[in-house]
Amino acid sequence: MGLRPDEISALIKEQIKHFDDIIELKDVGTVMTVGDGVSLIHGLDNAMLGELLAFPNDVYGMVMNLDEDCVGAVLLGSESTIKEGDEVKRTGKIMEIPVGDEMLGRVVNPLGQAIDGNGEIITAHTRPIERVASGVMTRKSVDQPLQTGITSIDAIIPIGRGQRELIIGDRQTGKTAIAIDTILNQKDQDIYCVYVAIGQKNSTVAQIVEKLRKGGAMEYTTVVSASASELAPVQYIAPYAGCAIAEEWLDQGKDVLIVYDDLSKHAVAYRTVSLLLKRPPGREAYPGDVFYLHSRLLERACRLNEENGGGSITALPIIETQAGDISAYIPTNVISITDGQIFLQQELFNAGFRPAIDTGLSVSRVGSAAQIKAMKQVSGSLKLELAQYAEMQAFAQFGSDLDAATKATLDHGAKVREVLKQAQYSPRTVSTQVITLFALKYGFTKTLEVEQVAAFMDQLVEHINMTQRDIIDEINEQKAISADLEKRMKDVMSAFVTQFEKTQTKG
Ligand SMILES: Nc1ncnc2c1ncn2[C@@H]1O[C@H](COP(=O)(O)OP(=O)(O)OP(=O)(O)O)[C@@H](O)[C@H]1O
Repeated sequence: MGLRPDEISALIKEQIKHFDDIIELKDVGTVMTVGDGVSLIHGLDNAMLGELLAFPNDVYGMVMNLDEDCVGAVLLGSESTIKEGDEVKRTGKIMEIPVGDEMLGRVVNPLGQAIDGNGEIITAHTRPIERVASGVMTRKSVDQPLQTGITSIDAIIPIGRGQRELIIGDRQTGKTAIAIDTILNQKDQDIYCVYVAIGQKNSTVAQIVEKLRKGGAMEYTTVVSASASELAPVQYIAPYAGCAIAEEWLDQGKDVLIVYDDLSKHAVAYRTVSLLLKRPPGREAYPGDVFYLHSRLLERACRLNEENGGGSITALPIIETQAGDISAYIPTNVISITDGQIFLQQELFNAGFRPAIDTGLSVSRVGSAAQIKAMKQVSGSLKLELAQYAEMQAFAQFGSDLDAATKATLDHGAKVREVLKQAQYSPRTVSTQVITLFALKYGFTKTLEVEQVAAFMDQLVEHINMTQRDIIDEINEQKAISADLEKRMKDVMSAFVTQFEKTQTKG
């Protein structure tokens, strides 16, 4: 960093002049350079990493580099009013964001300011955006399901409260759709949600907020948005700010779901900031600590034990891949940090299999610990059946003469896939999922054509809802299928199959 001699002598003269009040001097610095959202400041010897600095005209900056002779800070506001020689004051605080129930239903920027036009948000508390994740002794294992309302996830890749499950896939494969459906499905579940949009178009965020509002989900949701037009440092702090909002509820013993959409753009924002701060670039020009960037964020998701309030933060980070390459730098990093991933495939999406979840590559390391017993009873063999189907389908393309067993496996596999197809914004209740998977497991779809399966399942669920409420109540209350319930369900279903077939032949 080349300093001009006259500048140095001016600074030294200034220091000598104020020799007596040297302590105060250390809390006020001078802007040496400013540009590209980054400023180098001389004279802030006591500045802390992550500390908020006050620039003139109400612009704030955050300390990111502590060098020998200067401090590097990123600006969280417009740099156009800041010039060389300006005074910069330490605030002694690290960046904080307002938190509390007042944030529900609101759309805010990563600084906690409302951007939904519904007035200022006044909260009783604020929280630092960075916090050390809860320790080992305060945690408990994940054993309570977080229902997404999407059958393929709840049945095959179940998510538990306190888990970190990555949603990964190419662009336009339905990643956001899964996250939004999950938020919509938390209605009346006593779960608060935080949706963090990083580097997205403002119009996309507006559409999502509208969907959430229409679905009644904004009542328990806060949206934190750092759009594509925001400065890189603002995008960089967005997920930490969202997490701080969630942690306030966590400490009150509540269950919270947080979606980071998406962390690829977050990594890019961090890369921009790091390169501007002249940190050495590493692989793909990301700085060396890019792994720590996401691990310290996702580690804040947890399930606390009873002594610590028993709350949880479930995190659904989203990562966008290029041409399905999950072995790229950022995707592998985040895969290694999370407790499983939901992998979305472009081919499946284009073939009309939506949500386009590749059940072979998707896993949940918490697994069936996060499922109710009834779901375990009906979904145990699904993953295997789908794998067998995929394998046999590949073979069946070559031969026309198939034996009966292969034909049956193929037919069943096709029907399983049919049941797992689900439109956007139509989350299914647990009882609906259990009933449909029960019908599949016990072969009530055997006599039907694949094309009839979707209609059959819809009508079956409606029929049970209208005439056999006790079955639904029992699934919801007992959360298991007893021998007696199994018999009753089989009776109802076999009667319904006959009735369904009759209406079909008539039609
Ligand atoms: N289950 C579904 N059924 C039908 N359409 C769907 C389904 N899921 C997503 N879509 C549609 O697919 C498109 C892409 O979805 P979405 O925006 O969620 O994908 P994305 O992967 O998050 O995209 P981006 O790369 O822009 O972030 C949208 O138009 C959405 O309506």
